[in-house]
Amino acid sequence: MSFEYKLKKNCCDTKARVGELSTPHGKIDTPIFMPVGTKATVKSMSPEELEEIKSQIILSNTYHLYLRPGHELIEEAGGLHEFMNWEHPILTDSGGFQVFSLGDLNEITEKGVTFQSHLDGSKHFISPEKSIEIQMSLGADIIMAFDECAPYPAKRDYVKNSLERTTRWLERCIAAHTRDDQALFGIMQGGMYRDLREESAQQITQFDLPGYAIGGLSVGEPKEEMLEVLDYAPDLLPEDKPRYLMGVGTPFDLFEGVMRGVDMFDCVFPTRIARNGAVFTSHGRITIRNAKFKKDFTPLDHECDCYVCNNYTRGYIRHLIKRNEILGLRLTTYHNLYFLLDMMEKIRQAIKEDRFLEYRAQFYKKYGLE
Ligand SMILES: CC#C[C@H]1NC(N)=Nc2cc3[nH]c(NC)nc3cc21
Ligand SMILES: [Zn+2]
Repeated sequence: MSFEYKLKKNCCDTKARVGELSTPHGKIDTPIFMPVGTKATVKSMSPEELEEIKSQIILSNTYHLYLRPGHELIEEAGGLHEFMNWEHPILTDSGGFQVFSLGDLNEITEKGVTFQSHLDGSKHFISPEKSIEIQMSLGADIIMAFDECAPYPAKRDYVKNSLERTTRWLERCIAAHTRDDQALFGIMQGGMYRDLREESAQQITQFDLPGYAIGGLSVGEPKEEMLEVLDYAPDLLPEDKPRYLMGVGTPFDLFEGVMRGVDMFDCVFPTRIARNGAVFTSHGRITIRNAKFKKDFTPLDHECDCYVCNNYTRGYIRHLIKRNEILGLRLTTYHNLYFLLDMMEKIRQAIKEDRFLEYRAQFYKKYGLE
């Protein structure tokens, strides 16, 4: 199995840690943020631009690629790396969450889930085995178990039954997974219930897997509830394996997740808000459409060293976004991803130098988070 996670260093008196995850398509420095490329593209970014901003791994979605263009077509193209010309690591989500959040659910049984496509209403059935079959066809380096995703909020009994089915489905995923050049991660469920989180972690870690994810967060719960779960959930997972917090997050979420021992993150937020002209800067988020930027011929972020900030101004990008010019969303997307990836590099450096808390305090003060 060409997977190895090396925990390199904890930081001072926090749970923040740096590590290195080696995969068949290259090494990943953790903690890491994964740009989301749901339909085999990080919207508006070329692979070369993703390399330029030092993106080490991207995420794609089984649900979307299964519906269109179909995993068989992508397999015929040589797999997802070949199809999208991305030669670095890829992680695919299993479709569990997307079927529950996007698809029109018809039936959930022990066998699997029957749903109607959000694209054309066509009927589909996905089981743990089917999800693994699709992910093996796509050929990502890290694949996710097919989990049963309880809605938020959900009653305790529902969450308990859901986590227990997720564990039974995990066992079926493991049995169906025959590619040894892929790492299968299990997903912890349990909602906002500490005892159910402990039960889920105890069940999924019975299986010796290359990594484990924390599912069921960033599903509409208040920030405080997410942090409450994160105060204990990462520690329920093995220290010597990567811990992946699914669907998170913003600069604040990333700092708080790292501080609680999380190693991997993904989120559509940075790229989604970019397309609407919301931009990260060292001094907080700005909405570039705002009239005050009309004649502002300075960079998006005065402290950013990215290609966009070195070559374009707020006034020009505001003009592009207001006119729905494609270059506008390309520039805001490029900058937002650079901002987050650069922030994660600075976090890794701060952990190595035992000054994570100081860097966090300094970032929060400037960003307006304190
Ligand atoms: C319940 C559950 C669960 C998790 N299960 C799988 N397979 N993927 C996820 C993706 C997520 N994205 C967000 N927020 C944007 N929360 C997520 C949670 C999951
Ligand atoms: Zn920039």
